[in-house]
Amino acid sequence: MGTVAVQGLRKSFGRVRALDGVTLDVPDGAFFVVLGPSGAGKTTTLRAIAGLDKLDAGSVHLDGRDATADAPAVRDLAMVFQNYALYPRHTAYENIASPLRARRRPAGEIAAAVERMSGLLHIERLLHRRPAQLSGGEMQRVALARALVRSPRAFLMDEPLTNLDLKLRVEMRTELTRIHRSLGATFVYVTNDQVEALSMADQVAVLREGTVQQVGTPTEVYERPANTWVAGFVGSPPISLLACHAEGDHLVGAAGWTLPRPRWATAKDGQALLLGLRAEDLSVERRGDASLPGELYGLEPLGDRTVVDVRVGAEILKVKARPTVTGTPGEQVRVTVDLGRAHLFDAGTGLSLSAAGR
Ligand SMILES: Nc1ncnc2c1ncn2[C@@H]1O[C@H](COP(=O)(O)OP(=O)(O)OP(=O)(O)O)[C@@H](O)[C@H]1O
Repeated sequence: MGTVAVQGLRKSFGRVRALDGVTLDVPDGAFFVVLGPSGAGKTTTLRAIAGLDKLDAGSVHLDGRDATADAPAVRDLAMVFQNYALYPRHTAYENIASPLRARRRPAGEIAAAVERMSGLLHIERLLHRRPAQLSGGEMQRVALARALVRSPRAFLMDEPLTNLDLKLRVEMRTELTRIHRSLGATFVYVTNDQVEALSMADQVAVLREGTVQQVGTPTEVYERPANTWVAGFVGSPPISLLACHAEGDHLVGAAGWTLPRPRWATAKDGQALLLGLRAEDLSVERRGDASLPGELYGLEPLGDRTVVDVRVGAEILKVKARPTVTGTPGEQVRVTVDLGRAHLFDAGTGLSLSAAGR
């Protein structure tokens, strides 16, 4: 078993409120990602679960038992940090074996555990080498194997892939997902990288300024963001938000445009709204009835696609287009909108008006 539940966590450092009532439920065996920008309180949340800091308020339950007052050592959790130095004089094998040796596990058990973990991380051939004979990425794999070789109640991981180059990070995302599946262990994984969160998590908790904005599957968080902040934080390029209001059968933009009002748009006539449009749900090629007039503002070629910026009144729409798209800034264009996939928010509260009904 490895359930982790925290309730109403509060923690201030002097005048900084790092956690302002964080409640999370991590099911046994989940790959649970806590996603948020720098300073959101992610590390503080992990440290609270591990029992490393005294809390101002709140509780931590492990496997259903109140562990709030337990010392870190008896919580049976393994913390994996972004910087984990290897012992330079020891071989990779000895490094990986060290946590089990420290616990005086039998030699046969240690050998089997090292073999299994090095197989999962594809480092069998490196076991006799010392850290100085390994590349950075290989060292990181050995370090990860050393962290994962134990079988604690749950693994708490604080941005463990941050120091890797992009290619290796992408590879390790796949590896970690595979390792998680094969270990069947509970992972609580902290990151500020939304791609990491969306690609690896079963469940994502989005954290901002010490408060949980939304918890859901990656699809739920991306497709049905609870508010404008989550909508803007998750997704690249960021979602475009256009000021508008509903008027009978139409949405009317502050910039003067009109679009047919989608069936799910339950807003009151005149209510100040923000229409959220993701770049992939827009097109500069004419395809449908719903479209917005604009002016081409800029092109950002990204290899496999080009992001086209279109100015609509005072607002910029980001449109994902084919890499072959061409255009000249200042050119008049129309942006076709897939309204079935659009999002609507209350402009005052920022809360979604469409998330529940979709
Ligand atoms: N020991 C400390 N003393 C003072 N302030 C702290 C301490 N630890 C954290 N904070 C503050 O608490 C807030 C939350 O910090 P935390 O490290 O949990 O954020 P984070 O989401 O993990 O950020 P990052 O992604 O940058 O690691 C920040 O404003 C931070 O400056």
